[in-house]
Amino acid sequence: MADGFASPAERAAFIAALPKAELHLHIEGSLEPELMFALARRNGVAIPFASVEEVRAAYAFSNLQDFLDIYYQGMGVLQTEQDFHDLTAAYLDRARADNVRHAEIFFDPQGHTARGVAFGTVIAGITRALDDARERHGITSKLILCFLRHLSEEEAEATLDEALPWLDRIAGVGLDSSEVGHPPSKFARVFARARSLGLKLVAHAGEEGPPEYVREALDVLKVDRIDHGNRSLEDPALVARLASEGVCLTVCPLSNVRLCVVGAIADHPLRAMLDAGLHATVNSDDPSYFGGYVNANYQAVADALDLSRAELVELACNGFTGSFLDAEEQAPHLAAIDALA
Ligand code: HPA
Ligand SMILES: [Zn+2]
Repeated sequence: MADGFASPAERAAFIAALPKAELHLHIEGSLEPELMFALARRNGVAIPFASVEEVRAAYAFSNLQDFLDIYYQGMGVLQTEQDFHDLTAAYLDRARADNVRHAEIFFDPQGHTARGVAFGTVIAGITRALDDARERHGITSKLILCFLRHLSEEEAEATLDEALPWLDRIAGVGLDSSEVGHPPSKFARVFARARSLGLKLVAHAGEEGPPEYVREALDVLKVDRIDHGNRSLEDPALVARLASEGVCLTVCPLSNVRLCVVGAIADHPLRAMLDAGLHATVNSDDPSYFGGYVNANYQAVADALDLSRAELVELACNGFTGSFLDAEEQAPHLAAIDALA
């Protein structure tokens, strides 16, 4: 066992007890098959699966696009404000069980408005659940509106227009969906406008796309964080820059295995990232599709890489310091981690 743990069970208990921030979670990717069936029934929507087992069996992906095809199909059951509330409430309940104290949550409005669901329906349902969780359990959260990068920049601009009445509920914008062939620079103008509106900026980069996309996200979009960022490791000068600028990377170990970004969990570069001075965090991405919530992601890398207590503490602290909470809001969480360390 790595330094500081007498047994795997002791490390598992330590992971469970760590206060965590989750910074890379697509709310539509938390749609469990059971809820998918319930909503399909409630809304009279046909789904091409006969059982929950059949749904789970379909979750075998060779790459990002394989996953996205089924992810966009799955979100078709989400239609009413109550559906978006129930989806978000289910995630927050599950996150609470993993001792997530703060979540910065992506949503994909274009995946819904394209089907005729109003932007206001989506955000009203999500924010009602966020407000409930804060009141009932003290879980804080922020919302990040993601633009779908396989669509045009004009469509992203129109989505930002639709978001204007809701800016008090939206902390930032992000960029997700099919990466290769859709570089960050395609969205330069809409990100500049979001920035001028005072929004935080993040982008998926270096999941399947080359290190150049990570540079573009930093230099052209001026992002505050990089989502994934794995392929940065191919470029030593980029790694040195990410380390010296303290850029947070929102890493998703189980997602990386399921989308074949890494060959196996034992090959995951998380420790290499920490050793290179990168501010890596651990997140679940699309937990319903990739086989685990945040604790399962911590556990998988801890087991495969034999992570030490100090490394786990560093990862958990990075979640809060890389968040969009201000220093005063981060402080009690960092103190709570410190008390466990
Ligand atoms: O991991 C992801 N990558 C890109 N787009 C996504 N949309 C949901 N999950 C993802
Ligand atoms: Zn993602």
